[in-house]
Amino acid sequence: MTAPDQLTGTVVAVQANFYQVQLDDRAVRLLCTRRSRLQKIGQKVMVGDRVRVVEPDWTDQRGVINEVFPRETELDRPPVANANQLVLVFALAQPPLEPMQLSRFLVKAESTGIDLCVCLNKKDLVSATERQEWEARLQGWGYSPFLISVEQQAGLEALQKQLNDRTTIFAGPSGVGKSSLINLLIPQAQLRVSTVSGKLQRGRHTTRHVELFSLPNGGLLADTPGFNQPDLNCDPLTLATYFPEARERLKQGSCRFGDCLHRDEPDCVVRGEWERYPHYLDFLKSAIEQLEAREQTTDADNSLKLKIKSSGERSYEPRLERKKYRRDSRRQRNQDLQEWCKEMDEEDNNDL
Ligand SMILES: Nc1nc2c(ncn2[C@@H]2O[C@H](COP(=O)(O)OP(=O)(O)OP(=O)(O)O)[C@@H](O)[C@H]2O)c(=O)[nH]1
Ligand SMILES: [Zn+2]
Repeated sequence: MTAPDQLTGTVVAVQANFYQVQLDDRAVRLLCTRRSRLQKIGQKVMVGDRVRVVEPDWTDQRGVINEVFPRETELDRPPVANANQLVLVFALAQPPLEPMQLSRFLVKAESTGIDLCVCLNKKDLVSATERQEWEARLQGWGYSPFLISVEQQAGLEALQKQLNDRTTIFAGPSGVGKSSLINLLIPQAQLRVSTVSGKLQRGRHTTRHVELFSLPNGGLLADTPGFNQPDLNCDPLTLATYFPEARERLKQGSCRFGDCLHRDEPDCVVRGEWERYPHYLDFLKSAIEQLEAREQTTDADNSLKLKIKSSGERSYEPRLERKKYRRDSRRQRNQDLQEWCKEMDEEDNNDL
């Protein structure tokens, strides 16, 4: 038998100062408190945290967390530690699959730096030709989507395999079938499935209670609420790296200027005939606008050069002596996801 001081597990739910810990070696969950020493040193315990548990009380299924292991990733909203996969769930129909919206989600998800895959649900609602077209289209974007139908329980094996032994967060717009999918993958989860359209659909999102569900074959899964237009407030200079098509081009060659924004600069390897290039330009424009707006509210000694063209159009040029806009740190990317999730919270609240 494992010595009591060797008990390790994963926090799957947090409520006030109590933590549900799923133990690694036993099919047991202990309701734990945390050592006051951890509290004193300001050690937060999050859903997803890997922890050491001591003083197990097997009769009452209680324990005490006395150590939190270092996190590999940390998201603030949803507050989940150690997530290592994002699955974007979209529907092929009902609601219709909008390329621009999908692209927006993809870019936002890419900006977290966490592994990403795409799942297209409701394949029962479209023709085989339409399915193949979408599949090929997404492959052209650099993704290999899982095409499934929760309704017909079709195409799930490959997705299930992808979820094994990972900590996955599902995200996607409202009504695409995320809750239905989770209920199918984990019958004991029993999330509420929307049966009506409109505002009532968001009901279950009013309580922000994150829980990781254990998948039958190992791995953990969390859901995030639906939202429709994630805001892209990323760094204009790294935006291109969130497009696999552009990454591929930048692997093959390099632009003449290190700070190329891939718009109209000479000898640019990114600009070209790829399908989502117009999306790139569109997102770039809003990223620049947002950055300008942020900079104008901060100090005057900023890192931007505002350029006003003869047409009156304002454009942005970074001053490259500041490294700040050159690279996203993992922390920055995680903060992006936090903001993303905050937006969906606000959207939920607006809907109430
Ligand atoms: N035809 C069809 N309908 C589906 C399928 N999967 C889910 N649905 C239906 O789609 C609707 C929305 O499903 P939900 O599971 O509530 O969607 P959701 O993504 O969780 O939505 P939010 O809770 O708003 O985020 C429900 O009426 C489901 O029955 C599918 O594969 N095919
Ligand atoms: Zn370029």
